[in-house]
Amino acid sequence: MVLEMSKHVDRKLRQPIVVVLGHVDHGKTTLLDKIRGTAVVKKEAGEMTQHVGASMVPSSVIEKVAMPLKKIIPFKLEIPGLLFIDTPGHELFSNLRKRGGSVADIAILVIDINEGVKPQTIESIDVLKARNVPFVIAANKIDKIQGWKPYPDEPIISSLKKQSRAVVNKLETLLYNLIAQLSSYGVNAEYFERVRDFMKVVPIVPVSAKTGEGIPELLAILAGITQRFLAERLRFAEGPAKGVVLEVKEQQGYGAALDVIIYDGVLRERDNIVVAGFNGPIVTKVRAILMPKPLTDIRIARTELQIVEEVAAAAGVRVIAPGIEEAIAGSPFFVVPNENEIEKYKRLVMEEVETIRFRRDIDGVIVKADTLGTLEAIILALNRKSIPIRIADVGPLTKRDVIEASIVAKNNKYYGVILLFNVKALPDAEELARKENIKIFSNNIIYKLIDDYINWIESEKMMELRREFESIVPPAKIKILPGYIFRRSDPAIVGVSILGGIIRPGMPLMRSDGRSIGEIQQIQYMGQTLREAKTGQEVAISIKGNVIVGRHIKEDDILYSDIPLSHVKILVSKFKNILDETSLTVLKEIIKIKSLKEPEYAAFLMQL
Ligand SMILES: Nc1nc2c(ncn2[C@@H]2O[C@H](COP(=O)(O)OP(=O)(O)OP(=O)(O)O)[C@@H](O)[C@H]2O)c(=O)[nH]1
Repeated sequence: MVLEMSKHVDRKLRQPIVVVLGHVDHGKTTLLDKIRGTAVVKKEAGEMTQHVGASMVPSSVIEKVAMPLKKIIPFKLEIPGLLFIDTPGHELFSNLRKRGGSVADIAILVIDINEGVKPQTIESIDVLKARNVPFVIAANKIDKIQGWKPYPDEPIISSLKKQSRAVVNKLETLLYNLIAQLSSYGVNAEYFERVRDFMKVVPIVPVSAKTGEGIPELLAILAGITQRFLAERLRFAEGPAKGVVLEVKEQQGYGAALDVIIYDGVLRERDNIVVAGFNGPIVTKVRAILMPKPLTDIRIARTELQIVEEVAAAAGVRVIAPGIEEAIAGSPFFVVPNENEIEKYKRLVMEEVETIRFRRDIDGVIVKADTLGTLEAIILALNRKSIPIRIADVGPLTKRDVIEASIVAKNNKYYGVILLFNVKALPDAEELARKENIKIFSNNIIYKLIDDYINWIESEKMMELRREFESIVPPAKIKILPGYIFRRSDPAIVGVSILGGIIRPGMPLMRSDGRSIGEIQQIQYMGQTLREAKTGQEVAISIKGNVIVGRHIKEDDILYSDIPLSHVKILVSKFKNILDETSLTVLKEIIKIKSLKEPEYAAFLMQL
C-alpha cells in the first residue's frame, strides 16, 4: 500500500512538526488530547492519518475549527496540516535534535496562567532558544479563573465576550503578570490579538485544555505562523529521507524497531539507511515501514500498525531493519541515495554524534544519559553553568566511568562526580563508586539533576568553610565581670561578658595593651561545659597559663582573642563577608592593637 500523502507530489509544503513543552502539570497532555480529540471529531472519514509517535491534524480540520475566526485571522491553508508529536515534555523534545537545531518546526509552550513561569518553563524557553525553535504560548487553565463560564470548544474571543467584567479583568491581570515574567526571561510576548509582528513577538493564546476554549485560535496561529514564516523550511522535497530516531523499540514479530520522525524527503522499503549506534555507525536496509491503520471511528485509540511501502515527510513511522538493536535514540537517520555514498553518510552521522559523545582529558564531571538528545540538553545546561565535562556518553554507568571520576576527584573533588540521566549504574560500577567514595547524582528531570549537583557543591563548600573557620582563631572581645572572680590562679576562673565575636576553648587571649595572657581552657554556663559562646552571652571561663587575677588581669578588664598574623590573613580574605558587624569591628580593634608591636598587621586594616 502506498500512503496517499506521498502520492501528492504536486504539494508544495509539508506539515510542520509541532511539539508541546512546559512545566509539570501545566496541562501538556490534556492539551494534546484536546487537540487530537478536536481533530478526530471534526474529521471526515479517511481524512485523519495516524502516525507513530505523532498525530496529524489535517488542514480541513483546522479550517473547520477556525471558521468562526475567518474575519480576524483570514488565511488560506497551504500546509497539508500540523503534525503533533504525541509525547509532550522537553526530554523527548531533546531527541528531536538535528545539527544546529531541531526537527520540530514550532512549539507550544504551555503555561498554567494561574501559576505563571516555573522552573521547567524556564528550561523549556532555554532549550527552545538554544535550538532556535519559534513558539506560541498557550496560557492554559483559564476555566479555573473564578466565575469563568465555560463555552466548550469556542474561540477565546467569542467566549470572552460572554464572560463577566470581573472575569475579563482578572484574565487581563494574569496576562499582564505573565508578560512581565516572560520579559524578565528575555521573551517578548503579548496577547495574540495585540501582536503585529509575529516574527518578533511571541503570541499568547489563553486556552483551556479542559473546555477547549481558545483551541481554534491556537491552531489557526500555529498554521498561520508556520506557513507564513517557515515556508522555506517546509518546502516539500522528494529526495532521500532525513529524520531522527525518537526511540528504539521492540516490535512484536520483528525484533528491534526504530520510531523515526521523517522531516524531509521520502522513505521507501529497501532503502539503505545509516544511523548512529553505541559502537559506531549502523548501515542497514529498511525491511519494513509501519504506520497505524487509518482511524475508522472517532475514538482515539492506538490502532494496529500496518506495512506501508513508502512515506513522505513529515511523518512518524516505525522502521524495521536488521542490526539496529544498538541504535541510539536521538541519532540522525539518513537514507543513502546510492551505495557509493555510504562512507560519506557514515561520516556525517558520526561527526554529528561525536560533538555530543566525547571523552576529554580534563578535570570535569562524568555524564551518562539515555539518549543523544537528553545528553546534548545536559551538556548545554552544564555549559551554561560553566561546569567542565570529562565524559559525555549514552548508556549505563560503567566501571571505566567511575575510574575516570576518581582520577578527577584526586585533583578536584567537586568535579569528580557522576551525573546520570535515565540510566542505571552497572552493579560493579556502583560498587566501585561506593568504595571510591564517588558521588553519583541521578534524576530524570534535567534541571533537578543539575540543581542537586550544584546544591551539593554549595553545601560542601559551606561545610569546608565552616571547618576552616573552626580551625582559626576568630575575633572576640570580652569583659571580666566585677564580682565574678571564682578563682585567682591555677587556673584563673572569671565570669565574662562577650562584647563581640566568638570565644572557644583553646583560644589565646591578650589584654587591650597587646600583652598575651594565656588561653581559654574551658567555658561554662550554669554548670554546663560549652564548645563556644557568642556576643551577648555571659559565661565563666578558666584561663590556662600563669595568669593571676589582680596581677595580670582584674575586674572590668577588656580582653581580646590574640589572633596570629596568618589567621588574620585568612579572616580577611575568606570570611570578611561572612563575619557580622560586631565581629568585624572587634577584628579591626585587634589588628590595631597587634600592629603596635607587629607592623605587618596594619596592612590588613586597609582591606576591611
Ligand atoms: N481546570 C483545568 N484543568 C486542567 C487543564 N489542563 C489540564 N488540567 C489538569 O491539570 C492536571 C495536569 O494536566 P496534564 O495534562 O497531565 O499536565 P502535563 O503538563 O501533561 O503534566 P506532566 O505530563 O506530568 O508533565 C490534570 O489534572 C488535568 O486534568 C485546564 O485547562 N483546566
